[in-house]
Amino acid sequence: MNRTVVIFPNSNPNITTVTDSVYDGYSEIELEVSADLISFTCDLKNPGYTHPFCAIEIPVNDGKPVDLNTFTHVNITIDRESSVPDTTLIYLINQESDSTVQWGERSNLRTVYVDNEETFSLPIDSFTVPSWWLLLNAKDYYGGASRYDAVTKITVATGDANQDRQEAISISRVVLVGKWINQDSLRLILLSAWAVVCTLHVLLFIKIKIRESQRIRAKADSLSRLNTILNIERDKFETMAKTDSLTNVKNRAGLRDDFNRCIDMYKQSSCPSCAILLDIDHFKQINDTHGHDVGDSVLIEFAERLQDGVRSDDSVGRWGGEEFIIIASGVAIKEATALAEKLRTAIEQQPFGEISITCSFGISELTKEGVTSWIKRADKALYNAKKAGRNRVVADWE
Ligand SMILES: Nc1nc2c(ncn2[C@@H]2O[C@H](COP(=O)(O)OP(=O)(O)OP(=O)(O)O)[C@@H](O)[C@H]2O)c(=O)[nH]1
Repeated sequence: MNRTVVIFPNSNPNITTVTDSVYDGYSEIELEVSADLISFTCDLKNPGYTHPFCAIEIPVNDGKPVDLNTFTHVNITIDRESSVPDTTLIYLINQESDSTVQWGERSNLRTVYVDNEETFSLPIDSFTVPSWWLLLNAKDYYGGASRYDAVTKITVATGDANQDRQEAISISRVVLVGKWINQDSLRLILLSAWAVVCTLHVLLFIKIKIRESQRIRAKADSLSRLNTILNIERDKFETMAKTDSLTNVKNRAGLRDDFNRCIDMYKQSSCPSCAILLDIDHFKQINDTHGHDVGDSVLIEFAERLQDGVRSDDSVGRWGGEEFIIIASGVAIKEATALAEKLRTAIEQQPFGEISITCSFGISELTKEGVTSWIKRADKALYNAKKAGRNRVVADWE
């Protein structure tokens, strides 16, 4: 944002004059200041001072120092009349804290060539310290750098031509043009703002990422919980699908793995296994005499007794109706027959409540045939046991 400070016209300009009389010269100046024009005539006399001159000093801020670093240009509208062509000198006079500096001031000079009335827009940084000032103040190159941090006045002076002459200079407008803040401050502010924005951006990014990862973690946790529930449910359904709902022993589907294990064992090491099919004798009579529910209870207890009567390696399953199967893995037909005989005796000797039952058994040992043929032979043996009068064990010794 630009701003302008009008130095002249000014209600109280308080302009002063200087001539080479300070160096014992003879030049004379006459100043006239109106509401809208500063004009001075100078009678420059040579010989006298080696560089005769006249100058006027326009205070910038009632003589109080102003930091012109926040300004970019001095605009000055100036006219000059003289019989001798010459430059006009414009100084920004900066107040110095260094007491060794002559008059406690630093001169920053910009030379202009004024022909007719003209407005010059002079960049502040085009004002440089002249060599005579360096000479007077014995400054090294760096100490003689331009400074505009405490400008108290703008001086307009005649040029360097060493000739007797009359010069009339008039100034109608002096304005300082600048920014509300200087370039360095603006750069610093923008840089700071940029750093703040970047930091906020990074913080926001981190926050979003943390939220995102929390959301993903929560989702993963909930999926994992759901997965666990589904696995439990699946296991439950799998068990249900492989279990007889009445007796709680395996059904045909549940026995499939046991059959396959026996076949694998046989293929790998000729390890024997036996299928023992057993059927409760005259079970229809139990239903007919005691009712279907009692029949169910007998089936349940019957299955439990079978389960208790076999080894943990053996599998008990319900083959259908009142027919059950024991898969005795790693057991040859002789031992399987002994097992069946033991079970048969136990069933015969221990009534189910008031109900005494007997059971017929058919046994076959696995050979290189498949499951169907293996079970078929056990079924045939069972049939033979029934046919031979029931309550007996018949083994297929093929
Ligand atoms: N209570 C009950 N009875 C069943 C169930 N499944 C089959 N049964 C009955 O079991 C009986 C089987 O009768 P049959 O096939 O004639 O055989 P059986 O009476 O045992 O005669 P044999 O096997 O020849 O000794 C039928 O009456 C069926 O209704 C069941 O889940 N519960």
